Amino acid sequence: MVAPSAAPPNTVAQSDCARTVQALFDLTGRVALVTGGSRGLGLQIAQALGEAGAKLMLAARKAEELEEAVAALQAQGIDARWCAADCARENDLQRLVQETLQRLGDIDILVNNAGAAWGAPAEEHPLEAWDKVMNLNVRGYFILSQLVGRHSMIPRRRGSILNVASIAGLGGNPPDMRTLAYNTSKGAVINFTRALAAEWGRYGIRVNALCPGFFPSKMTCGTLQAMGEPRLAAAAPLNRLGDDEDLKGAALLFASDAGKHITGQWLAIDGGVSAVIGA
Ligand SMILES: NC(=O)c1ccc[n+]([C@@H]2O[C@H](COP(=O)([O-])OP(=O)(O)OC[C@H]3O[C@@H](n4cnc5c(N)ncnc54)[C@H](O)[C@@H]3O)[C@@H](O)[C@H]2O)c1
Ligand SMILES: O=C(O)[C@H](O)[C@@H](O)[C@H](O)[C@H](O)CO
Repeated sequence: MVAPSAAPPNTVAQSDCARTVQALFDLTGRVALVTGGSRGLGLQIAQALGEAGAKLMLAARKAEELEEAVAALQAQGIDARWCAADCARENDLQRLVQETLQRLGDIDILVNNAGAAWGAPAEEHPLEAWDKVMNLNVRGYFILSQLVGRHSMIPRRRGSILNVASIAGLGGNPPDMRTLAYNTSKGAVINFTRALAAEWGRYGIRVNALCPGFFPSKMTCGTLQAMGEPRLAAAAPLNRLGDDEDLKGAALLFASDAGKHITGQWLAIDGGVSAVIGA
């Protein structure tokens, strides 16, 4: 006769995962640094993290836009500050990290979001524009991640880095968009995310990427005007563009303990554009 096996362990009770789902998504007491946080997608992500309880440092180049964004967040009761910095410049990024550490304390969440695009046919793409796009979108993400890793996350053996890539990093854009450097840079961000996750998992640091589809913003207003909303929306099975709350849930998942076993991943938030063969 076979002895009855022991009852299967109650995995929920035996692990340390006794927190409620609200507690897993809660960011109270965490510090988040968001680049390009003054408007658009960066501000949307900052707002999500702030609403979940994080203290925010927003960085961008223009003080007036930062002031306005911070005032709006503070009016919501969010603890938000700003620091003007050009995220393509190493000195500015060093100063940004120092200031964040001094004013808010150790950095738990880094959102690399400040980015630029350039439209030109590949055969005429100016080299200076190529360098500008790659310097901000790739080199800037690397420099800031390295600084935040060295000075805050690695010593504390914790942290979440969220890189804003794009579905433009999964392939080419429609030919009349002509954004070769941009697509190249966003492809690099996706693999930067995976490679850094592979290295820094040992330090308890998670690194993930968001791949938004088309969201109306200052960056995309020219394309939106040229191509028209119906045409852009038609590429998406959900038949619409992204709006000012569509990134919030995914950002919070990656940033919080709700995502504590997720690293090296990218998630498309694109209404399904990237799911369509030939899209
Ligand atoms: N809007 C979209 O459809 C879309 C889709 C996928 C990915 N993205 C990515 O989202 C990110 C934000 O873009 P957005 O659409 O919100 O554009 P946006 O132009 O509204 O915002 C860009 C932000 O980056 C800041 N910024 C630009 N250059 C900077 C620099 N050199 N140093 C510091 N800050 C700088 C701006 O001040 C602003 O806060 C970018 O990385 C972009 O590639 C956008
Ligand atoms: O990064 C961006 O600004 C957007 O994601 C676009 O470039 C999309 O790739 C395009 O909408 C695909 O049709």
